[in-house]
Amino acid sequence: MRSAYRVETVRAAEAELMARLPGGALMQRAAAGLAAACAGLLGRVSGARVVLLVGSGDNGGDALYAGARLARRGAGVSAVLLGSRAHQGGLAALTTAGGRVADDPFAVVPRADLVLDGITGIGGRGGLRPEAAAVARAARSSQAVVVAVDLPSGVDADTGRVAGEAVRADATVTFGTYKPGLLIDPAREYAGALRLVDIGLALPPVPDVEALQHADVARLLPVPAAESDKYRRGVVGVVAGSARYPGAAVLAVAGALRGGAGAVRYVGPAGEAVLAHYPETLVHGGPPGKAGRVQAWVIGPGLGDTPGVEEVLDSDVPVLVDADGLRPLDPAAVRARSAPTVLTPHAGEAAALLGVAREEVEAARLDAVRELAGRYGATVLLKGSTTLVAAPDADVPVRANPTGTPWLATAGSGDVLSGLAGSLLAAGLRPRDAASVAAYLHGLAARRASRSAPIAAHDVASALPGAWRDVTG
Ligand SMILES: NC(=O)C1=CN([C@@H]2O[C@H](COP(=O)(O)OP(=O)(O)OC[C@H]3O[C@@H](n4cnc5c(N)ncnc54)[C@H](OP(=O)(O)O)[C@@H]3O)[C@@H](O)[C@H]2O)[C@@H](O)CC1
Ligand SMILES: [K+]
Repeated sequence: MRSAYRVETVRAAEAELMARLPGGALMQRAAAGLAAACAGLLGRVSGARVVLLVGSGDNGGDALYAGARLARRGAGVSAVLLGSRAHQGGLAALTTAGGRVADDPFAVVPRADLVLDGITGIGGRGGLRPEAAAVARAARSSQAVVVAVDLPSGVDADTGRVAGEAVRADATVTFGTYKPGLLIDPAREYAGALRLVDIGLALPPVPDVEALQHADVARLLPVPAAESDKYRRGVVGVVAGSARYPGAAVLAVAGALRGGAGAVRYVGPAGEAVLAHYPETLVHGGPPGKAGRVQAWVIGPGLGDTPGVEEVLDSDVPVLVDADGLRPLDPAAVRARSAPTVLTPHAGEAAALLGVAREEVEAARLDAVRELAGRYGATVLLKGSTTLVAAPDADVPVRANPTGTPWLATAGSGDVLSGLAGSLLAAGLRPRDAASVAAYLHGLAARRASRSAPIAAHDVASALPGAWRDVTG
């Protein structure tokens, strides 16, 4: 599990540790880890051209000390000073090691092998200032590997917001713990590959944000026991599709069949289309209440105006509401339920539920998902390139999904996801686990199916068993 803590918590842990260590020890730990990561990326340090972008604070100090270490190993290191001041100890260490201060950033950055971004870290506010922004752009358009120190400068550590310009890094070396912004878009995509350097911070047991990894997902996946039959493995009911959108029903069932439930019960007008693709589905043409027992419901994909949401919400089993099912959703009705509810909006649907503009949700995804989960008393999965899952209880960490790919932005892929998550719910996973495990497998399946080429939603569904094996294998 990757854990991320807000700046306030990081600062408190830093102060507590600094009080017990000699002055400067933490920065030396950070710089040593940073220099080692840069050496790894460079391959050969001796003779390499390294440019440090140095801001006013300790983030610049880290870059300067790391630069000094690389200079001692034979790299040619230049520092571009972009702040109102520069870390004096770091500057002295760099010059003593043979590094120099560059007068003209645009003379050194285009020729660099590696650019180290130490403009701002957790003390940065807002996007880059104009001078820093111009240098960051030059770094991006050069051939250099761009490595961010702690965070890409210009991104918000706590929320993942990017207000203005920010450094686009190939890799980010972060200290002590991940920060929420490193796991959440839009900031996440500025960070590149993440590397964590342990500097000995003692952090509280519960993080603010976390990201599952293969081993976590493997532990959560349902495994049928020898005595399991299809009913004991769970039956998921899917209320989806309409005369106009029969395909949504087929795709939701496709996801549900790969999610670990023992059987999928389809309820709605697209039974023929569903059976043509998946003869193993139990099809029911009447209302959900008459369809027979299920352990979880999925309602919404391609539903159009077909009624049924209220009836399904009246049931005493977990319910996942997606797409068209989200439109008529009343917070009081959801909060009054006796069993858990999972909502799976994309940014537009989340904006409609919150009564704000879509852009507002996209810029502040963490706030939006928490607000929705609190308002509805539900687990909320907010779709996006880093899908977020929030529990109704604000003290429970939000999960950020690390496996997403832009190729998943294709019609019908959300239908597969809701079927999959509903199936995991029926198989007994807790709502937050079902939603975050589904997002993880769905992203992985898309990557498997795509391998950098366009894919259709049914390709994602077909790749789910392979993704499952990747995780458990
Ligand atoms: N926590 C830990 O455990 C450890 C932390 N460590 C390191 O310390 C870092 C935090 O250092 P920090 O507190 O000095 O803040 P930091 O991010 O360097 O910048 C603050 C200064 O930048 C400026 N500035 C602000 N906004 C700006 C903008 N948009 N664009 C341009 N400039 C901007 C502003 O100064 P101004 O120029 O306004 O005078 C402000 O004062 C942390 O990220 C990690 O790298 C490690 O060494 C060891 C362990
Ligand atoms: K930085």
